[in-house]
Amino acid sequence: MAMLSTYLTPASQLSGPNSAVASPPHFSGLRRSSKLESASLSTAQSFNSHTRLSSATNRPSRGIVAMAGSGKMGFRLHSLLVATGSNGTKDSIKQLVSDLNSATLEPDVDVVVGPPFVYIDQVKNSLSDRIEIAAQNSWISKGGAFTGEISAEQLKDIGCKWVILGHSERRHVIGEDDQFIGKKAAYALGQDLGVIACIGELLEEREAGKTFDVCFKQLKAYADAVPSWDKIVIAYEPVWAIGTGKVASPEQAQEVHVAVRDWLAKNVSAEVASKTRIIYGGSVNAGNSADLAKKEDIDGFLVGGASLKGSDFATIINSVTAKKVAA
Ligand SMILES: O=C[C@H](O)COP(=O)(O)O
Repeated sequence: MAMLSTYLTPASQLSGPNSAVASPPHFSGLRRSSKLESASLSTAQSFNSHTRLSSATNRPSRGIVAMAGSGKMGFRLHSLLVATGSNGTKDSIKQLVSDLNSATLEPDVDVVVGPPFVYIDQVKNSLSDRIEIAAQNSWISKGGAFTGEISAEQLKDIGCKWVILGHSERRHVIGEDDQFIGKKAAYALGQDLGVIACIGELLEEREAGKTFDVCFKQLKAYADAVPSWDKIVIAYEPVWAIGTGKVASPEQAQEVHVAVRDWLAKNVSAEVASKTRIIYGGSVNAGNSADLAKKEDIDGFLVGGASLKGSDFATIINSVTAKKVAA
């Protein structure tokens, strides 16, 4: 396999949520963050600085990946997503929509909001078309006698373009397992919804050195079920960071994102590894998003608490930068 993996940190060496990552030598060979204006770099420069994705990498082909003017280089456009959990009221959501409608948003960032089911219609009818709508869950198969569940068909009917699946609260509070989530993803994709496929380890799993094992197992369940990765965005959300204020350091997040991308390269394809957007979630806010966004493999964010304030959300959106990928 052409991908370099020697810089991967063994799972047993992954740092805990509170530990400082003083020197992350394993990242020294990676591309640095590149804004769109970096398109002026020559193709040769791109390949020289991009040691991990070598000539095996194919030109991204799906619609959400824009090609640079030269045609020699592509970009993974970034997603920034918000799931508000069970928060919100009609009035608070009205305010949030108003804030987002009046915010100036970077054009190269895909923005998606994930309101609770009962507010999707309100948001769809009042939010700018610039921002797409995600649901926070969907049923595993065609709708029918499944009281309380919402089908992918219904989500599509109401105007959703995306669904968030495998969120830690679905896994660890509701009890959904990897295979169930993988099947949900496959069904939603079959209904032409984009899937924000969440993965992430518990604190005890990180402390036991099992972060990679857990994430890879969750990834495999998606890979075993889905027919294509064209409409999948992976959201790495370490459970210990969700809603706790303990954000992963940029280095901690990056090392898992790199490992996920390498897993995709080895187990799916180099093309999927290159073009799939991997976003980070867990206590992202307006103060820490810029540093996280500088990391080469962090393609955006899944934001919870900080999305409830429109101005903070806009700041986070505008901190996200597109990353070059080799054509
Ligand atoms: O659903 C949202 C994500 O799980 C992250 O939540 P958070 O930003 O409040 O930690």
